Amino acid sequence: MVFGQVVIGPPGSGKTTYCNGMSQFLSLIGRKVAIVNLDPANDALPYECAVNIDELIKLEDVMVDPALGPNGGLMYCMEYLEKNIDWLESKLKPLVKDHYILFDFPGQVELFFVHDSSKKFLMKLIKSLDLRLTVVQLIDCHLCTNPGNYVSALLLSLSTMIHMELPHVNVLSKIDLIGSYGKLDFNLDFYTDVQDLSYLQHHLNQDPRSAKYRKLTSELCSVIEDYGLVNFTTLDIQDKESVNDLVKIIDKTNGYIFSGIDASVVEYSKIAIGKRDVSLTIVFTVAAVQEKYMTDEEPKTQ
Ligand SMILES: Nc1nc2c(ncn2[C@@H]2O[C@H](COP(=O)(O)OP(=O)(O)OP(=O)(O)O)[C@@H](O)[C@H]2O)c(=O)[nH]1
Repeated sequence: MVFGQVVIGPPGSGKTTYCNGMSQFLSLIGRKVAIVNLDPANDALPYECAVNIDELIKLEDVMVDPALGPNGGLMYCMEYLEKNIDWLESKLKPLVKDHYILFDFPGQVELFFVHDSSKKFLMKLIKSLDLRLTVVQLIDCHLCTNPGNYVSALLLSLSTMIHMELPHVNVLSKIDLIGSYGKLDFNLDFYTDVQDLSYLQHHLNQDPRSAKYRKLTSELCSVIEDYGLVNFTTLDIQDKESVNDLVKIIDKTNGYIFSGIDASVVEYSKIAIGKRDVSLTIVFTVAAVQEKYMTDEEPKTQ
């Protein structure tokens, strides 16, 4: 069994920085990490990657022949990779013996809730290489500052979860910046827990531009609530504790903590099983994050 993460999220949400930071953290606690860059538009990589899609296909080439734009080009690259999945499989085979794999994907979100190629080739790899993967979807916490954007982020997360059919963790990234965006309408746990979206309605109603879509937004919120699948954890990639908390959650979702993997004693004590239950960890973390990054906020009522 081989464990790893599929790192996705809209452009600029922090995927490449995440892969870099996460691999450094995991290496520090004793895991051998291999990063697989599947974003053909990633030209200046901050990390050393074990496999790079660039060796198979280049975005600039498909933008010349068959003359596609950047979005169409990325779709083409993913389809090309799906057709040539043997290439990736052969590159991964020597790594899966003892590595933890991080897949860095492109930021085109339609690749993960409309387009089929990424899902299909991941499923093939999961079967052929016995992978245990968790999708880590990064969402820039800036989207919490506007109720309409937040609802879009929720819909994106839900559609991706349903489409990908893999263990999934949604992350509000760059949480260290949350205090710089001004006052949020609610406490941070409102955005992470996604419990009662009816409170958003009032704030959506304040904006005359959204008046026309009031009923639609309300129905969409009901769909999100009825599924009851979406919630978020938070991440500041430069903060060791923050990455540590996220690793605990991911390890539980992809089964790393339940496996008989030869984790070192140090790693086991640091990461695998903490005293707190993971759900409690999330509650403590959100409260701590609110205190750390939103200190000058007055407490709010929902
Ligand atoms: N403050 C802060 N900045 C971050 C964090 N994570 C990423 N960033 C910054 O966000 C910007 C975008 O990060 P990237 O890692 O390039 O994002 P990406 O999702 O890979 O972007 P694309 O490749 O365009 O899809 C960079 O300037 C990062 O330094 C974080 O946790 N905190």
